[in-house]
Amino acid sequence: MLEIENVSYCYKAGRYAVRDASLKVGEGEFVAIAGRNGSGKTTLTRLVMGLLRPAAGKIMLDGRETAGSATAVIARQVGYVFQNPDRQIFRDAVAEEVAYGPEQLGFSAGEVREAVAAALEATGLAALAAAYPRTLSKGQKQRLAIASALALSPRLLILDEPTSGQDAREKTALMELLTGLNAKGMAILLVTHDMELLARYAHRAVVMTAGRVVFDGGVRELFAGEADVSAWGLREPAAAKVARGLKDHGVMSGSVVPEELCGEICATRRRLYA
Ligand SMILES: Nc1ncnc2c1ncn2[C@@H]1O[C@H](COP(=O)(O)OP(=O)(O)OP(=O)(O)O)[C@@H](O)[C@H]1O
Repeated sequence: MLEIENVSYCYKAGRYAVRDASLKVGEGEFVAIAGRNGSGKTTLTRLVMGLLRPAAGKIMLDGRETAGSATAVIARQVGYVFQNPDRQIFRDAVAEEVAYGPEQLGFSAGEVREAVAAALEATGLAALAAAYPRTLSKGQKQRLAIASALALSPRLLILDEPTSGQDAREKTALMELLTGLNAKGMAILLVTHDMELLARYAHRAVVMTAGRVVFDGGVRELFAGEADVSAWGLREPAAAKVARGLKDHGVMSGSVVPEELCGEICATRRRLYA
């Protein structure tokens, strides 16, 4: 549904923040974008949302170029959650905040009520509908930003570093929420520095370096040992290290996805000691 074709963007003349980048996200995919600081991840997502305009190349949603589309129109297809949720929260109650988008797009009062109720339900915020957003935890604010996006029923949700500054419990809850949305058919494009989350939840990984897409493929391929991930500023996830250690010792060739690796180790153990 999203196609980015040879897109470039410079904030300052001659200095590329995104350079000839191409990327596709299909219906219902869960894709993570990684890369060191300043590699162009946020710029690329802002280009998709129409917050910036490409200097070259094109961006298409469902085969239609987005150049010239208002950001409000793009927001009906693509939800966007900023790195810092405080930047997108400005009303005095959680439900009012979620209602903002549908109101701006001219939904009827009944449609706004329905959209808000469904979005709060989906994000587990129904009990906080009347709460003052500034009193929420970082994780709850992040959920509020997601609820605001969901109220417009997008088919793709882009999140820029949504788990930064959150504890392990909040991170897991957020990722479970995204996994649930993805299971219902929503495509997810997640910008993250967290390789544990990437290995565990994403189906595909895209790596950017100096504005360019240097890897686009499966999470297993990314950490299979062929690519020099440290040169791209990525830390190998724990499961990948364990899988490589097992392979080096000739025991087995394991998955880099923690749950799968556990299953494989148990199966190998059963086979060896049967
Ligand atoms: N508003 C801006 N004005 C000028 N240069 C900018 C601006 N925003 C980003 N840049 C530059 O564009 C390049 C890409 O930045 P971008 O924020 O897209 O990278 P990123 O991969 O998202 O980084 P991070 O992981 O730190 O969020 C960097 O060199 C950055 O300094």
